[in-house]
Amino acid sequence: MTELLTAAQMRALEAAAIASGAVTGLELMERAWQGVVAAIFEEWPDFAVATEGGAAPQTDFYDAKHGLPPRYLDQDESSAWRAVVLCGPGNNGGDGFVVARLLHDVGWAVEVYLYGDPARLPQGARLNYERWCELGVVTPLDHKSCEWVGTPTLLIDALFGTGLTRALPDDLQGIFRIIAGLVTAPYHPRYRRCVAVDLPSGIDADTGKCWAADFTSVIRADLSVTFLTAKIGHFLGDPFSLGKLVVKPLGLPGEPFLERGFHNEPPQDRRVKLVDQRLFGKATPILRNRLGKAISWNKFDNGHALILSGGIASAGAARLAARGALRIGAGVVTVGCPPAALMVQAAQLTAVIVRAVRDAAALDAVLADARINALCLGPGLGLGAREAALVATALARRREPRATVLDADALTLIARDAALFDLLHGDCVLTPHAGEFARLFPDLAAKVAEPATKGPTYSKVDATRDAAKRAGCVVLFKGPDTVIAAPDGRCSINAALYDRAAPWLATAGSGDVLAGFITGLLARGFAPMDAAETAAWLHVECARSFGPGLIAEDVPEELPKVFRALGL
Ligand SMILES: NC(=O)C1=CN([C@@H]2O[C@H](COP(=O)(O)OP(=O)(O)OC[C@H]3O[C@@H](n4cnc5c(N)ncnc54)[C@H](O)[C@@H]3O)[C@@H](O)[C@H]2O)[C@@H](O)CC1
Ligand SMILES: [K+]
Repeated sequence: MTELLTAAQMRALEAAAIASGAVTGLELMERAWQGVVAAIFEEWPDFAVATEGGAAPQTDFYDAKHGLPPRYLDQDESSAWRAVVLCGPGNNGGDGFVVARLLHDVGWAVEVYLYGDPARLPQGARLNYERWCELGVVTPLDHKSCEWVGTPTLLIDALFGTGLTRALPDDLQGIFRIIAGLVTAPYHPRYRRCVAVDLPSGIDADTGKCWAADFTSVIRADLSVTFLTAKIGHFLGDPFSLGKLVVKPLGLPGEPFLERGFHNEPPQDRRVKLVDQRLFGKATPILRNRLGKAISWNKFDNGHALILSGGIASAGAARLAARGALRIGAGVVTVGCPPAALMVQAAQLTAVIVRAVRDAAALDAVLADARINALCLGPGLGLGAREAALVATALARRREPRATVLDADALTLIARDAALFDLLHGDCVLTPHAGEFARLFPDLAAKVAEPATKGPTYSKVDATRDAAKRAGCVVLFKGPDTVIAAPDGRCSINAALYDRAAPWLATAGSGDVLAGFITGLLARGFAPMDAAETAAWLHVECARSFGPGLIAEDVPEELPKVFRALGL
């Protein structure tokens, strides 16, 4: 898995690299802008040849004395393309000045605006500001000048990056809103592109929260180019503001540390990983083998999962979970249902065993079979006294704790009853969506929802970590940015975003399949955190592999294809 960094971790790595003498701050800035420009030209190859028939830059028309706008050329008027670079008061702005220089060198008409006092720019940024001043003017960015930004072919947002740590002042929010409105106006849709250096200004790199009043004040990017590795905030909040995310290397010594972990490892509870295909890479042969190969030819050695079903009307949810558990490799799957639903389930299920589980006493008797090593309660279960007693019985057997997934109705039941919540143990996995999370952990959900007004802000990552500690088990907080945390502080994000976006996965019953996937992996002997991460990743892969039109039933059926593609 890939490490995601906080702004402080990024700064520490940068400082360590500079202190080691391997690289200077200026070199880092140069590598950053090279990365930005390379990403722009890779994304829009036409932009690299703006010199053809291009006209001279028009930035020297800015009349600072009289406060007149720079006269710019539009592609309607000339073949020279117009770029506007918005620079801020820190090193993000420093990156902007150099990007401006390079675009100028390849023939763009470039205008540069600066928010802040040039005399107070940090050293590297100041140097690059001065270099730009040899080529063109810098217009102070204020309420008046921001109107002149217009609708450039290319807008570079280099106002704030990882250094934004407090709410934007009102004047700046107003400026942002005006520019965001201008660049989203429906002119020149073919060519108007916005590129964010590191991340769109206004978004907190650690939490994805917005330091402006709301995300409408953020200048939405078509492309965000970050360095070394993505930051946590790239995957939380409103990722749609970021457009496409591209990560460019900085050439730091030992940069591959990101695959192995840090040299000076920060404590577990400060690290966040992105769940990715490396789960199945060379580094984790055990995981790969466990998924790909049967542990033994005896089906019971591959685990026996018991999924508890609700009554006739809601019995389908447990079937979806059962199908997921079976496809992901549990040796045996049983659906336990109320006697009244027995015929319905038996008529629908073939490879899955069906048993009547009338009440808690019946469940207790079923659980005497020690081969049943993973349970799933929640999908379509119901919210009555019988169901609450089933949850209590499943959780209470702590002398022989079974890996247990609690989803949907089971989450509502434990949210209602503190005594049930107290029964949670370390072999449980909770899989709440936002509404269920708010029922279970209302205080944590309220903190996540708080707008960013003063730092440090509190994110979905923080909330999931705190929830896992409180519950004493793994919590998987669903969404396009699914966060998974363990009570010991381990935390990862499974993102269905950017090139992994699969919005069609938001379909009725897909959560039931996910619960089944986790249960199946637990039955196969995966530890709860591994099971949650692997299941979440495969769930998205199935959706991507199937494509639009997907319904929940398709998700487990796509698994064999996904496994084959992974070479399992
Ligand atoms: N850390 C690294 O390794 C690298 C950083 N680089 C660039 O440097 C950026 C980080 O630079 P900085 O740490 O200077 O941070 P930024 O450039 O993001 O912003 C810091 C500046 O913004 C001001 N500021 C913060 N919050 C504000 C608010 N609410 N209203 C008004 N002003 C506010 C600060 O006083 C400071 O002047 C990265 O995003 C990236 O673009 C790259 O050049 C290369 C490598
Ligand atoms: K930015």
